[in-house]
Amino acid sequence: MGKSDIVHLKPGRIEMSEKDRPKLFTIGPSQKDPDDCELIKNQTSFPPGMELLTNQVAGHMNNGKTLGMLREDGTVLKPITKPLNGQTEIDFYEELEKTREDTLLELKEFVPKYYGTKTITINNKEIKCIVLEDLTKNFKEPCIMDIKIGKRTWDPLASYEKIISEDKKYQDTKRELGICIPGFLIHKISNGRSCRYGKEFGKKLNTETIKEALKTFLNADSGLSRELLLQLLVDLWRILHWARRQRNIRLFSSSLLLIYDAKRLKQYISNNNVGLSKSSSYTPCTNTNRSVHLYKPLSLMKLNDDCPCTGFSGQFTKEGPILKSTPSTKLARFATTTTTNTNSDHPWQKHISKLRRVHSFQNNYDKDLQKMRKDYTHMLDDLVNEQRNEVWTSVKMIDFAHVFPAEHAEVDKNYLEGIENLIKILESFLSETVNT
Ligand SMILES: Nc1ncnc2c1ncn2[C@@H]1O[C@H](COP(=O)(O)OP(=O)(O)OP(=O)(O)O)[C@@H](O)[C@H]1O
Ligand SMILES: O=P(O)(O)O[C@@H]1[C@H](O)[C@H](O)[C@@H](OP(=O)(O)O)[C@H](OP(=O)(O)O)[C@H]1O
Repeated sequence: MGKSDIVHLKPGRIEMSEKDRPKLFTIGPSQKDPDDCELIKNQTSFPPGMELLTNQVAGHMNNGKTLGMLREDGTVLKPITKPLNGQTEIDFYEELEKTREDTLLELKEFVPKYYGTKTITINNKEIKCIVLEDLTKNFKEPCIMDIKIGKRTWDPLASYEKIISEDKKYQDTKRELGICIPGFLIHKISNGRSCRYGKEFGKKLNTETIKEALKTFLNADSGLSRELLLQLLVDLWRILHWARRQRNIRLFSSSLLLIYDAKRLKQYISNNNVGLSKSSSYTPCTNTNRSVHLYKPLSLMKLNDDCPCTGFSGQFTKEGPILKSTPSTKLARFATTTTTNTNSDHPWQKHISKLRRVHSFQNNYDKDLQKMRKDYTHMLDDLVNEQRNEVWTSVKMIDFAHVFPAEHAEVDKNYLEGIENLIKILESFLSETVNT
């Protein structure tokens, strides 16, 4: 970074005055006009203990026009550069703090912890920031993907120009699937290098290549891991379950942040004796390209065949997600079989373990057990810290700068459709997973 420097930029666009904006929550004191907005360029000194969030994958970056996300002591600071959007996001988090409404209370689980706001001074300029839990803080080698949800990414107050510019972007994936990928970062297991994919990459994706991008994110060239997929899916199913019921809000241009630890995935793969791919180039896994390590998950794919929805039924018991019912006796067995080794406190752990073991009913369970017994490292890990061994992924909802009240207390179909399609793609990957 170069010398500290402030540049004056052309004003940000405001589509409507604050007083005209329909209020979802009480709007606080208005902020300064963006005409006055001075942003930071090449500044070298942040307040003590503060630094750029180097693993930021999307959104307004530190690029000379905007100040990117900052990191401080297990938190991230999101600078507010557009007062209206910033206030909407603050109001959203403040409302969650005090809500008693069931689905909003539930939503709190899916968003980063909120620590209020903080005004920092950079180059003599005061910048108000939203302070949130750093979702990446516990990951040694975080792989992070920002997935924006919804066909429509402009809010009800957007100007004509904003609507056109939003609709032009990420056209193929947004229109067909209601999702787009503005950025991701991976630590590649096959060659030990980190790779960043930005919005220009995301904008070129279509309904097929987005699947490859997701597999790239999942380090699929080292073996598409069922364990990893299931951990992500369980969180996504919970968010889907919420989105199917909530009738309070509409989320525009909001993202899901998917994170997993490449270090843990690597350990998981080596503990399960799955060799790494020799080639560093990515070969998409296809159904016709199965090796002996591959197996078909019991039912998810079948369940999805004639169904516009995902394999998830939308229902949870306190033990976990319920998949769609099926006459299959194999699934019936799966659904009633109990597993041991579920010491975790997580109420769903038992159920998730069942999902992990589904393949065993089709393959040879004893063989699997023998393999596990042989795997000393794996067992030792289990004994030392079962919980640590279980969860090395996170899925959270982020970016609430365009939250609006629900219309006629209806579900947010725009959001719902996007998340359902994402889940369907990830569920479809289960049929290509290696035995890890
Ligand atoms: N709580 C968090 N913990 C860790 N990283 C985060 C967190 N929130 C956001 N990020 C990182 O910052 C990026 C941008 O976040 P966010 O979408 O909130 O910003 P934005 O500037 O409003 O984005 P946009 O330009 O899409 O409106 C995310 O893609 C992610 O990499
Ligand atoms: O993916 P891209 O091409 O970076 O597009 C940006 C993205 O849609 C952001 O959500 C939006 O910020 P807002 O959510 O604040 O509207 C930003 O608007 P901006 O250019 O007006 O900042 C766009 O440029």
